[in-house]
Amino acid sequence: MIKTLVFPYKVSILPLAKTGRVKEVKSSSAKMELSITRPDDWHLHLRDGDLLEAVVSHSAHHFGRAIVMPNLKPPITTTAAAVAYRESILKALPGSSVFNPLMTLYLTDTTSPHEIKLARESGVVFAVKLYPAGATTNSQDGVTDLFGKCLPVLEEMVEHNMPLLVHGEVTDPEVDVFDREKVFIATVLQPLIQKLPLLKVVMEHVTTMDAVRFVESCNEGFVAATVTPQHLLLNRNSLFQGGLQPHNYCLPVLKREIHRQAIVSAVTSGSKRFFLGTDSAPHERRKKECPCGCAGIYNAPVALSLYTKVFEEAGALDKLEAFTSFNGPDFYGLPRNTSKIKLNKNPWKVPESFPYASGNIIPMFAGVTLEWLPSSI
Ligand SMILES: NC(=O)N[C@@H](CC(=O)O)C(=O)O
Ligand SMILES: [Zn+2]
Ligand SMILES: [Zn+2]
Repeated sequence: MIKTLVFPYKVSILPLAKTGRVKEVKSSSAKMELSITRPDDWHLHLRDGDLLEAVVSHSAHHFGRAIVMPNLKPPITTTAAAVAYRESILKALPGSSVFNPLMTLYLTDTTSPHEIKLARESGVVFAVKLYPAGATTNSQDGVTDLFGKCLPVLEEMVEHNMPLLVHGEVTDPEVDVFDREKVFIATVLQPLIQKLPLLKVVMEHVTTMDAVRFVESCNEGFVAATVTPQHLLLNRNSLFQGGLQPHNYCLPVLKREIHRQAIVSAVTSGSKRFFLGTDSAPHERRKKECPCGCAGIYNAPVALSLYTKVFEEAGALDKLEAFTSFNGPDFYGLPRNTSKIKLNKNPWKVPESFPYASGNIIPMFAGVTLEWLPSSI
């Protein structure tokens, strides 16, 4: 699954002699260290209860901030609920952590424009999330008719410069599951942007060439996309390699290789429209390995290592920092982080699982050896 990396790269890599800090690596590969501005995660599921406690430090170790998804049970539909959820995240963090959770509201058919005003005034809510009802995990309370029910709210969001984050798939069972993103763009996103050209929209976790092209065709600064490690590294074969692979199942589902390649080209081109959003989505092992397994890949512990691998393999390590640390805050109108992290070429084995009070969480690439090891400076 993991390819051997090719050297050398033409970018700002600090050689061992210059830094004196690079650890030994087993292979004959060059010893390398990167130093980049601390990244943020612009799409993260932290859950609640003991699952929250089990996962939050994996993100907080390396990321400065994260856009926290609101698809809890019940969903975070009000500013008051978002404020309370933020408190529980802060409580679950290790004492020394400065991780800053950026909260979101879950859009429903009955969200009021006033709620958007409250969200903006709170100073802790940074976006509103659109889940088409039935599209993904915990989306049953999502929107059934965006144009029929939500226009006043969307207009209020324009007033407050509040981004709409979109799970971009139609839910019509007649539409092939691999085409749902493409059909969503044509039937929802394109008309939405025509109607409200000043609405900021993030197309979350893009999975197709169609999404890449669409985002590139829109006004920079108004439409952007997050990209996950799995959609950069895996194609739909990974769902069936040697048997059914539930830990590679997420939504939108992995697509053909040509789509993966289009996404890699887009992010490694240096475009400002694409930024890091892991969509790390933990589920307890038995909810993945069962007759009707949940969608979601837990990648928080491996995400930075994997993004670095993608940029390295594309010969584009010089574009990594903009993707991980600049494009996101620039789009959201937030300051970039000032601290740094290191990425060392220092092979490490991904744990097979993370046990916690209610069971186990299996991370993406469990048991696989990865090359890049992130650490705080
Ligand atoms: N991506 C997923 O497959 N699952 C996410 C929901 C989502 O982001 O669509 C989850 O909350 O588990
Ligand atoms: Zn989603
Ligand atoms: Zn998600």
